[in-house]
Amino acid sequence: MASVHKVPGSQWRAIIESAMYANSVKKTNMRELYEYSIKQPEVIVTTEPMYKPEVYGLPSEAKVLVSNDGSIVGRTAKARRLVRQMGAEKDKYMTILREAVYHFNKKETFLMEGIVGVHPDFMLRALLISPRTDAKNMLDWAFNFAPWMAPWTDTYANSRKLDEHDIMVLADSDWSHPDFPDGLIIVDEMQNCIAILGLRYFGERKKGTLTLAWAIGVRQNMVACHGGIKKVGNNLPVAVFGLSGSGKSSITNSPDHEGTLSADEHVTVIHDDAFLIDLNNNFSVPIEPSLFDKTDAVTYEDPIIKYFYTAQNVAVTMVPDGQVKLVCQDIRNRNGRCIKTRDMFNHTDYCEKPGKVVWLQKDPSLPPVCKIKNPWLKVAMGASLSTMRAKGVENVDPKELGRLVIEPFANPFRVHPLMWDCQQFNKLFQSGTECYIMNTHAFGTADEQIDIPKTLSLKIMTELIRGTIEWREWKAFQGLLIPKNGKELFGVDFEKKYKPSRDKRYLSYLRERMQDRITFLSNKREAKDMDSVIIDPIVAARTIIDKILSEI
Ligand SMILES: Nc1ncnc2c1ncn2[C@@H]1O[C@H](COP(=O)(O)OP(=O)(O)O)[C@@H](O)[C@H]1O
Ligand SMILES: C=C(OP(=O)(O)O)C(=O)O
Repeated sequence: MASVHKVPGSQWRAIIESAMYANSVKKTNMRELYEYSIKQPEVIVTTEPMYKPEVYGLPSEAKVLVSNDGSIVGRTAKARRLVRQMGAEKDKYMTILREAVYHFNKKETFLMEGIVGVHPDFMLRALLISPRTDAKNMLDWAFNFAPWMAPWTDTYANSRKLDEHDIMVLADSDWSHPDFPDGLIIVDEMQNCIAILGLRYFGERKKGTLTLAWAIGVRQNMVACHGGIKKVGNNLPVAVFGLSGSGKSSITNSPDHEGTLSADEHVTVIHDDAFLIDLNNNFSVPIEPSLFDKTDAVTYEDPIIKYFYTAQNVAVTMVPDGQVKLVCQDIRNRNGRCIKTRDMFNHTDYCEKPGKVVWLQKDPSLPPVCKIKNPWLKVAMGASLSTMRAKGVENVDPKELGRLVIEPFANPFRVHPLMWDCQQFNKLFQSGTECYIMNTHAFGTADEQIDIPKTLSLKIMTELIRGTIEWREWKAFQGLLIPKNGKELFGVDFEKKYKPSRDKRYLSYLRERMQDRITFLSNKREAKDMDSVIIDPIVAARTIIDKILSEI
């Protein structure tokens, strides 16, 4: 058996666990959650058939259900509070949580039991409690992870024992507090529990649960990965790491890289969002069996809809014959989503550790692809992963959008120290994994930016996997390599559009971006969560560009 029963080891765990046994809490299952969801006032029952509902014990005629959230249709990172960082405010938050639980337990609530992780190497029992009026979100959570039922319980019964508490999630969308207009999320990662208060978006439940799973994985000497991982033919797996909207799903789930893969280069997807690399046993395992993907590219009557279990924040229309159909493409609002099965493509539940890691960045100072030579620079460029936030996916001040932000390893869900991730990625690179950067946004200084289209990124991915890119030193960024044969592989205008110029404006811009990374990492060092060995290779590169600039 995987996770184990333990007596609560913190006040947070004690408050959250005790809430689960109040008279008002009823243990539920998929069928009951579906029955409640189809009666939930704001839920829309479409006539689109749900994908294989019998697997979940649901009626064969079950339909895709839609829930729409209101003003906020993305994740609110600013609502998060980690108990280990609360300091003197701990008592304040404890009081708020106890009061929240008191009112929560006055309502009729459901307790849903599930499993996090799909491979016997890493599976945990997980419990979610929420008001019965939020059945659809609970159903979505069980589709995204797995409900406590066969066949998942059979695999779980034979899974590796981990000396870890079961995961516990308390989610109450109705909660409100004048001091927390954006909601409040309390995370006790050492005790594997989380309280998500005042937030309706399903992604909070998904990423909140993943937060705990990643933290547990790191304690087991695994590498926590907010990324997609796939295999192409017999090549070692390739993993792409990126913030929401940077292309993890588009790149991972593409079956043929827009026609650039040949028939014998068969794609097998492991997952497009979350996995763990087990360094002790040399394999990578997904944490969720299903996909929580954007529907901005899903057209009306798109054949892909047959793989949907449910959807969120999408439009619906009634056609004259009475059918109630999904209208996606973000016509209603941004960040429309569905939960769908990996059966839509060839997939598997584990693979070896990745042979190639790609940091997806939206940093216009970088060309579409670079290779990183030095192991600590590989870590440094991941720890200072520089990108932009996608519109709609995150509930941030509009001024934040379009601004470059640094999100180490593209994982805003990290609750353990950053240095732990640096050490884990360093172990991976020391074991032979190669490292690349792909810019999936645009290249060049502000007024001269050239778009990097998805078709190009997919073609680059194909050639990276095939190992056909020849590399040359990038003199202005010591330690990075750029393609030598870009013209032959990616088209005659590749060099013209994307060759880093020696022009002073561009070089000054590149230098500024390097300095942003150095400043970010140095601040982390000040906070005792970074080591000079990681910062030094970028400082060395900046010294060289300083010299080049001084000579121009
Ligand atoms: N160069 C590119 N590479 C990948 N995606 C791109 C690129 N340019 C634009 N896009 C678009 O950006 C979005 C990426 O979204 P998605 O793949 O869901 O990201 P993630 O899984 O990281 O959240 C898609 O709408 C895709 O079409
Ligand atoms: C759901 C999210 O991410 P992604 O787009 O990577 O699935 C999120 O960050 O809330």
